Amino acid sequence: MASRPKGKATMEVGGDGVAVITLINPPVNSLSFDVLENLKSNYEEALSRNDVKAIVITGAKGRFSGGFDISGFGDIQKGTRKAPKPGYISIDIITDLLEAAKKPSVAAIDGLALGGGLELAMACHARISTPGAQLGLPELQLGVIPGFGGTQRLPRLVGLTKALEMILTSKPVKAEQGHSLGLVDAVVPPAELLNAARRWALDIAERRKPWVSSVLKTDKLPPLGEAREILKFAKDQTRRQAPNLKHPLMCLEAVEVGIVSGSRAGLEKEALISSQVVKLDTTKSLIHVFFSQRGTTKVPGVTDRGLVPRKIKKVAIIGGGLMGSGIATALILSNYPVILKEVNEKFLEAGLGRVKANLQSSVKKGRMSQEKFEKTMSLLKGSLDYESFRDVDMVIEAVIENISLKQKIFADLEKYCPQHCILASNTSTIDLNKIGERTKSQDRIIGAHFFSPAHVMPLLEIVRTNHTSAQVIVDLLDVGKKIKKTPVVVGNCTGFAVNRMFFPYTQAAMFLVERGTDPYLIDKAVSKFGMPMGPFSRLCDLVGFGVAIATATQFIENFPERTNKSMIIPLMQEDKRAGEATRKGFYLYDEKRKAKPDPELKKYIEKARSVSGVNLDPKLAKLSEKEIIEMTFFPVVNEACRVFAEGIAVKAADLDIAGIFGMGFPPYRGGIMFWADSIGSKYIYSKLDEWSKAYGGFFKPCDFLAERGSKGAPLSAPLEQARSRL
Ligand SMILES: C[C@H](O)CC(=O)SCCNC(=O)CCNC(=O)[C@H](O)C(C)(C)COP(=O)(O)OP(=O)(O)OC[C@H]1O[C@@H](n2cnc3c(N)ncnc32)[C@H](O)[C@@H]1OP(=O)(O)O
Repeated sequence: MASRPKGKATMEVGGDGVAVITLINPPVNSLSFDVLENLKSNYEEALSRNDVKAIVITGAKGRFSGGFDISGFGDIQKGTRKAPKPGYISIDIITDLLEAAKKPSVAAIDGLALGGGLELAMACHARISTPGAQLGLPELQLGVIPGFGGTQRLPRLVGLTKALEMILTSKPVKAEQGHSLGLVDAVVPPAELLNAARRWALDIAERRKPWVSSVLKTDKLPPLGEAREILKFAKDQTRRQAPNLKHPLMCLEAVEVGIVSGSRAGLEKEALISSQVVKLDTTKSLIHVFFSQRGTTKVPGVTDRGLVPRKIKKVAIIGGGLMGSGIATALILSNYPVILKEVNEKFLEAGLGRVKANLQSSVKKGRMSQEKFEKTMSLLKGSLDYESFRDVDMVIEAVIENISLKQKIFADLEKYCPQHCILASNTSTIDLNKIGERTKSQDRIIGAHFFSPAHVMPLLEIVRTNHTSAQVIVDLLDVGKKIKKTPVVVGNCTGFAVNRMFFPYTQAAMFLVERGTDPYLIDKAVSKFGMPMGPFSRLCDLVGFGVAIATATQFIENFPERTNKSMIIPLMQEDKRAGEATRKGFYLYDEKRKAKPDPELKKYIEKARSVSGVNLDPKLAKLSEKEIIEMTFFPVVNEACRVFAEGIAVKAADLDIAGIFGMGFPPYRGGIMFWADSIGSKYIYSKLDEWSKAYGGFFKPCDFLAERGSKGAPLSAPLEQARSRL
């Protein structure tokens, strides 16, 4: 049976002689193979009809196009669809049929023209856009390259430097900027878009406006020598910034061929490279991340019940420390009025000051106007009591990790907040059932775990207990979306998903260092692997040893059989070395926060070794970078398997997203479970088993990993039985 077509393109010919082709594939009018085939046949018809003088291409429902249908790449990767011959779409359809046509075309752009959408528009002979439209080539973010002619047409329309900036950063430009760059020919209000485009198309046909084929333009290109310099600079920068990725350099190669040998050769090179990049592992990973990120808001039994998020008009935050002030910043930046409560004037002043400083830093960097700063700050009020909590819709508690203090706060909240108010805690480790023990409000208690700095880090871990109502989860998912976070809904346990998965990462690093591995080599290997900073050394220094010890205590209490008790941090703490804040931790820091290794560190490691009665292990002292990665990340995989098997996460892909957005796991490795499956469960199981026999329980593979590993089954496959705790 033939599968249902994915979207279509329709054509309507007006009395003015303009054929309007509309791309229809909700929600973003992505260019599926079906849409593209329809576009081709409509175009051929328009060219053959005598009553058609010119063509306008537009998108249905206020969105031009979000680009090529990304699931099409997945189909090609899985082999469920044969890839079209290189150049079939970009050269045969877009260049030779559309751009080289004897009738002119104009793109009428509303909403967005991204990726293949913008590339299609650039092949038209003019582009008219509405003011709110976003135009960009974000392909590199997905692991592919602009493959519908974008590597050739964008430099010819906006100049090489700007084109490279847009392609390499994946950032779109707004219509007005597009206009001043030469990407857009006119900006008109949405109600006038279609008529303006029709008129423009007729004007071209009747030679009142220029008939421009972007691919043939050369006036914006720099002289060859200069172009080579610009490209060399871009390549060097790319190699430095993305050493583990091949596709950005391949993309630059396509741009370069077009400049050196002409756009036809460039299009051919682009087509060839496009067919090659789809097969890269990094591309498979990045596409997995794209869909998994959007999948986190689909929670079975919660988001499929037709519940509508309630409007959150006012939020209160308890605690103006680093976390509380960061959360307040994130909320006011998205126009939520916020009350910040502290215990005394001094702390309140400090908390409000932190929010102010967060915003001022954006003003200083030119990312926020003074007017916007003042308007945003006016949404924030301070408070020393609960009186102003009587009309809040949500409270987020963000005080120190002390169970009895949190229990008291939640009991007070129940007295002062309205019945419907969501009672959230930003705890990173403590069991939410314990926090709400002294209340009768279990159904509205939820975890809203932000990551530091809360106004910057993209993840919001939403923790639900067995009692949290679906409505409250839907409400918090909505707030998460409004404050531009990626929310992941997880179940309740010590450390939840992110901290629980990544605790073994620092633990493994400590384990290795105590037995002789060079800590700086571990940091180097892990950074090369793609983490934003080395595991324990840089990470521990940044969060501070106080937090590291508090977190470790929670884990030691709850998972004693698999925690490695190292004395390195406590010994340093005794000597008032507590991380970056004290300018001494695993590294030494200068006044500009630049880190350098500290020869004195050896002293603490040796002392820790003797206090713990651990011996130097010659094998561990000589680990290769590959072995370091395996010994630090396989324990993370092991814990992720436990989290998955216990139903703390609904799907393995949620753990991938949690690790990427919460811990900075490299997205081009697809997330922890995706990466593990790319290595194979059998190998990971055999390694952990070997190490657990040699070094003890910390490495012992869990039952889930043992079961799947013994069969070589993928770790991310859904659980056979619905054992979800959620
Ligand atoms: C050959 C070419 O050069 C190659 C390409 O064109 S590759 C594609 C380039 N385009 C892109 O990278 C754009 C990707 N999309 C986006 O950035 C955002 O979706 C957007 C800015 C278009 C819209 O954002 P937003 O309104 O927040 O909606 P968002 O939740 O992201 O997407 C809505 C739905 O559209 C889907 N979608 C968005 N763009 C898509 C695309 N290009 N292909 C397939 N599906 C897409 C999403 O998966 C989501 O599906 P779901 O509802 O089933 O989860």
